[in-house]
Amino acid sequence: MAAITVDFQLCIIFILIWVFSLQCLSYFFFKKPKESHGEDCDLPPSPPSLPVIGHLHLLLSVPSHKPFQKLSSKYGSLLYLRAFNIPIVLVSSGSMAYEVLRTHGLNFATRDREVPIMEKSILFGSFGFVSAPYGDYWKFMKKLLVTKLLGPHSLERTRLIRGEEIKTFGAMLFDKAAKSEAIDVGKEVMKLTNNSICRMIMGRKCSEENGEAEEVRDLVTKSLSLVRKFIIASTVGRLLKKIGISLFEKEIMEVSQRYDELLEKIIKEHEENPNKKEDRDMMDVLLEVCADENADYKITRNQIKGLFVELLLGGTDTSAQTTQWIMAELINHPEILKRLREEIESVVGKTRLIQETDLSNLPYLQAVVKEALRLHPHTPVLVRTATEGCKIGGFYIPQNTTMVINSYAVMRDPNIWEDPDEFQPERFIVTPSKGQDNEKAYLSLNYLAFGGGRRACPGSNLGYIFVGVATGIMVQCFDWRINGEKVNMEETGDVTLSMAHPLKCTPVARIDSLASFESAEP
Ligand code: HEM
Repeated sequence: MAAITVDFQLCIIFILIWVFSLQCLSYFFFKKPKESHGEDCDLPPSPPSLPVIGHLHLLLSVPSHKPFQKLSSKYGSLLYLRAFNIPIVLVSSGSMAYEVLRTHGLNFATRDREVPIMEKSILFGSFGFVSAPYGDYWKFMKKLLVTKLLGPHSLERTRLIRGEEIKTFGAMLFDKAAKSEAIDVGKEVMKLTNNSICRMIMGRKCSEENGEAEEVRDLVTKSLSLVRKFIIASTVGRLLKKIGISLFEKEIMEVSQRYDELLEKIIKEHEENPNKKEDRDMMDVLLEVCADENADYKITRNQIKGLFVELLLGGTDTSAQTTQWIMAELINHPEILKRLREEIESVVGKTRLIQETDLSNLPYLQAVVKEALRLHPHTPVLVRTATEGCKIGGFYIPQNTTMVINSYAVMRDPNIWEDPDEFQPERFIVTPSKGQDNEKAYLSLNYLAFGGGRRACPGSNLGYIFVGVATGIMVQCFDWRINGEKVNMEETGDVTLSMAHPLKCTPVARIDSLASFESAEP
């Protein structure tokens, strides 16, 4: 049957009709999970549910982290939910997260066991690393990422690239300050991270002149806006596909095609001019691995493309949104901004621009970044699947259960964090007396801004660099003016958390220009 592509609103109506008509038949479609596995433990406690659909109505709220947080504060930190008879377990405490991500880490090392619905797509398809099940391909790529692509040696090799990009960012801020023009912080930091990652991956800047940089930014924005549709397609869409209806396939495949053309061009350029020297970029490294007959795993061209799309998505928006939240918190807390500026001036001085090698000497800046990520994690819920049935918190978790770990709730748990909703970077300043407590908090996985266990973020060091340096320069060189008294901190987003009212503020230069710094730089 020919695939039919439907419009989003029509689709929602269709889904509702579909859901209701399924109600009566659902018991025949889905196997009922066992109430216990025969030993002495039961399923986790469950909030009241509706007949047939179970907890589906509780699972549909978007963004979900706050409704989930309410649910767990009322019913407990390990909850058994079901959509029809599909089992889902909601995890909302650091200790339970520890059991899932560490104690039983291997059993929960896969996000989703299903093959992605748009298998052949470069975006969200089956070539990706993020959606790959735990297995040979994932293990091979993970090793490559942490050793060669995002490891300390690679970050050192690409430091100058990021240094140049941060200067361009600084120059733009001085220009805006001279014209008294407001900037959209998220958008400008996105340009910075996007240009830096493109150069780290492809060895050259996507040029603003020929529209390539704009094309990459547009692709990233478009991809992020497709995430929700992809999730709908992956759940309800799976059933519809069986009768020939493909949700959002056309839209996703169009973006995939654009990525494919761009990346094919870059790969060909690299194949024609291979670089074996020390300054080779990520594409050179991957093509080398791809050509290596003795490599443990033979990666394909599409897997290279899939990985780069994920690095672009994983590395740009995360850091841009985080920097935006940090600046919003700093503007709302001038005393913290003042303390941070004093630290930067005492360590970096007043004659040169902050750079990434300064970050390790700026504990308060690090604390500001960690605290903003605690309150505003880019990915507020993490997902895993139980490969086998097991016991968590004394309860039985059936095989194939989807585990939803609410990192937002974990990082605002009042039993762990004092004044959990307050922005207090001091809590991350390690003092000899607090040192062990902080260590404990990390070890028990109460801090999940970069996820946890085997699938934790491999780009966290690079993320800290982007966010730390961008925040550093914005605090070191400028005061910030906003319309009104306070920044509105309302949240929005679906699977990611962003500001409902993107931060727009005007820089007021504290020094003459970037040039007065540059001459003093080492
Ligand atoms: C402030 C910046 C960043 C934040 C807050 C962040 C956060 C996260 C989170 C929460 C996860 C999911 C972890 C889990 O499921 O346990 C993740 C995964 C991932 N991140 Fe990041 N990230 C950031 C920067 C980066 C950067 C710069 C890159 C690379 C360029 C990157 C690449 C990835 C990849 C490839 C994964 C998937 C890991 C896997 O499936 O094994 N991230 N990130």
